[in-house]
Amino acid sequence: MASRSPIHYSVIVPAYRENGNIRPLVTRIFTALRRVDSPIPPDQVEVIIVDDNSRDGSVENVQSLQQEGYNVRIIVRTTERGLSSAVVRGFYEALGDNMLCMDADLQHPPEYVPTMLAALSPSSTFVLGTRYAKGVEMDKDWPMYRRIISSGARVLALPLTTASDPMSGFFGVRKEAFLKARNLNSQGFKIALDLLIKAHIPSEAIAEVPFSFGVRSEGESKLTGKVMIKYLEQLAELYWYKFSTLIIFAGILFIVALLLFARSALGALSPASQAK
Ligand SMILES: Nc1nc2c(ncn2[C@@H]2O[C@H](COP(=O)(O)OP(=O)(O)O[C@H]3O[C@H](CO)[C@@H](O)[C@H](O)[C@@H]3O)[C@@H](O)[C@H]2O)c(=O)[nH]1
Ligand SMILES: [Mg+2]
Repeated sequence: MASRSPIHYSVIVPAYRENGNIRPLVTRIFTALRRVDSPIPPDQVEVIIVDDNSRDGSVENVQSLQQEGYNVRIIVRTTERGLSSAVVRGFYEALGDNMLCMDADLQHPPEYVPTMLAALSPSSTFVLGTRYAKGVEMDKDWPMYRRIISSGARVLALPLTTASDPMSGFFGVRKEAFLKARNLNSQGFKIALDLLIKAHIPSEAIAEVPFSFGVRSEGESKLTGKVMIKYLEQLAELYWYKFSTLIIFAGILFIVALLLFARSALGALSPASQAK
């Protein structure tokens, strides 16, 4: 039996009811990697689908892709659910030191996978696919309310990171950087933002790759109001994580100022001062 090349690159795909998208996703990733100008050897890449028990034929679909020679596997979780926690699980399972996360629904173009993976290095430990750059655009089918929510979410995260699109679900991280992060919040959708802060990724270690956010071709978005509330909770936690010293210091200053003010106000009202 021919021995396989060691895997240096892992592409993690969180997926829930994405059966219709899995085949085009996997075949397009490997077609891009097999192009003559691809900087990444295709036989060093694995794709890991992390599925939350969709029971929609995804498992059988992955099995037939495996039989065709594609290095893809599927992890089916039965006791846990959620996008971010699926990504974290995939990162722990990854064989490669260079790990990329992308959606299953083809909104993240598979043709960018070689460029994204090649952007990772020991000095560039994080790569971010950004929708906020010249010449790229959002999903044309996104309704106005989704654009407003996305822009608002991004503005709220601005004090936390210098990255231009921390809301992006198309990002990569080196394994050694990922393993530095403690207490990741894997409740919501925004795991890239959590990693940027909690793995202490310095600005100069973030490579950005502009891409146009595509249109979902199959299935439905899983973004709900509950996911948005979880994002606000995650933001509050990250603000506390990053600025707690500053917040406590400002709080103490405020209390001291209040006490001084109260003392001088009371002094002004006392009988001694009124007798003068
Ligand atoms: N395993 C698993 N996967 C999930 C779950 N919920 C969503 N996913 C998968 O996560 C990916 C993104 O989910 P969508 O439902 O397509 O999200 P979206 O609304 O299009 O959000 C996109 O835009 C955001 C930026 O504004 C991104 O942050 C997000 O990752 C995604 O790209 C898809 O592959 C979807 O199957 C879940 O509970 N479990
Ligand atoms: Mg989507």
